[in-house]
Amino acid sequence: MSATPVKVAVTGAAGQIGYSLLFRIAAGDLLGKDTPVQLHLLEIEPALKTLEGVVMELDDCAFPLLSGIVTGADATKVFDGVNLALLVGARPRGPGMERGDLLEANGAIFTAQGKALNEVAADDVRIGVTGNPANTNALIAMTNAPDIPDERFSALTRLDHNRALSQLSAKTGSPVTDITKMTIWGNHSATQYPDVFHAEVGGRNAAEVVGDQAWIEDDFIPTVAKRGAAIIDARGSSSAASAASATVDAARDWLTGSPEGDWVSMAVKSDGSYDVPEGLISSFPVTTKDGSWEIVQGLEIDDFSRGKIDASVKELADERDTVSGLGLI
Ligand SMILES: NC(=O)c1ccc[n+]([C@@H]2O[C@H](COP(=O)([O-])OP(=O)(O)OC[C@H]3O[C@@H](n4cnc5c(N)ncnc54)[C@H](O)[C@@H]3O)[C@@H](O)[C@H]2O)c1
Ligand SMILES: O=C(O)C[C@H](O)C(=O)O
Repeated sequence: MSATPVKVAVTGAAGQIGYSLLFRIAAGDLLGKDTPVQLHLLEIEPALKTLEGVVMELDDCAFPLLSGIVTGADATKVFDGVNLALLVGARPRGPGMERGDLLEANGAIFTAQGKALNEVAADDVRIGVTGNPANTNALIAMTNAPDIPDERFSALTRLDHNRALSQLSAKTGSPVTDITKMTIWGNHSATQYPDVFHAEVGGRNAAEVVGDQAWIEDDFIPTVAKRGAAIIDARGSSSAASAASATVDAARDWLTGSPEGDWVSMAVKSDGSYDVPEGLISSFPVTTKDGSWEIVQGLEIDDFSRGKIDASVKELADERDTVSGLGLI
């Protein structure tokens, strides 16, 4: 076991996602079974008592890898020296709300947290944003942390990626492990574009294996894109265990590497690839290695895919303009 624990910050630690995420991290699902971890848990003052209860439960698990827990409501204290920050805490979407409604409420949170990370995080910090609207929250945090390299920020579209794998698996009868090269493009919202045209099932082109354009357009894409709303409708609150699981998957692959011959979906700062305007935090197919990512290049984008990507990217540009108008970036 390596001697120095990795310091992992989780915000919104007393929330629904936190309740699943913290236990996965402490069990070694993110950093592996040889790496001790110190949890740095940020909450707002009124939730600190609940957080105390969660910490009691973490203690009661006697996790061998959990070397310490820091809690508090002051981001500059809680983020001190953290190597990984998972920004989950935000006001979640309720029934009937769109992500745009959350921009203003959550923008202030990510401005303050970006500034705090800039001031006190470790030099090697990586920041993953799960709290919605995730892409634009990541843009806000990144803009407010000028000393942290921009490529250290990403927003979560791994849940959408996993949802797409699962839907395609059910349609084709192939296990998820046979499905590779899935891509989520654009925003973590209903405009996102889950792309099966570059995906493979057992090494064969997924769209050809499915052979059913109507299913792709009328079933697969809307089911994946609107899954968050369907879960809110069914459960009365937004996805939590699956969101935590995707947060673990995304951070683990970022730090340890995407599988050979495959890629993952991550929302990262665009360098203009695939005509996504530079600077937007948009989801792309990426390969990862040792805490770095690279956008997969050279995929052919047909007119159908182009239209879908452009629509989601337009929404991201509108969100950016809104938060810019609010003075958040
Ligand atoms: N990207 C994704 O795939 C994805 C999936 C599911 C949920 N989400 C989003 O994740 C976020 C959290 O969801 P949840 O179900 O855990 O919500 P929740 O309401 O159960 O928990 C959120 C927690 O954040 C805390 N919080 C609020 N402001 C904070 C601040 N400034 N600093 C620290 N903590 C703060 C709250 O006190 C609360 O405990 C929401 O924005 C939700 O929409 C994203
Ligand atoms: O859709 C939501 O608001 C919740 C979350 O982002 C999800 O995708 O489940």
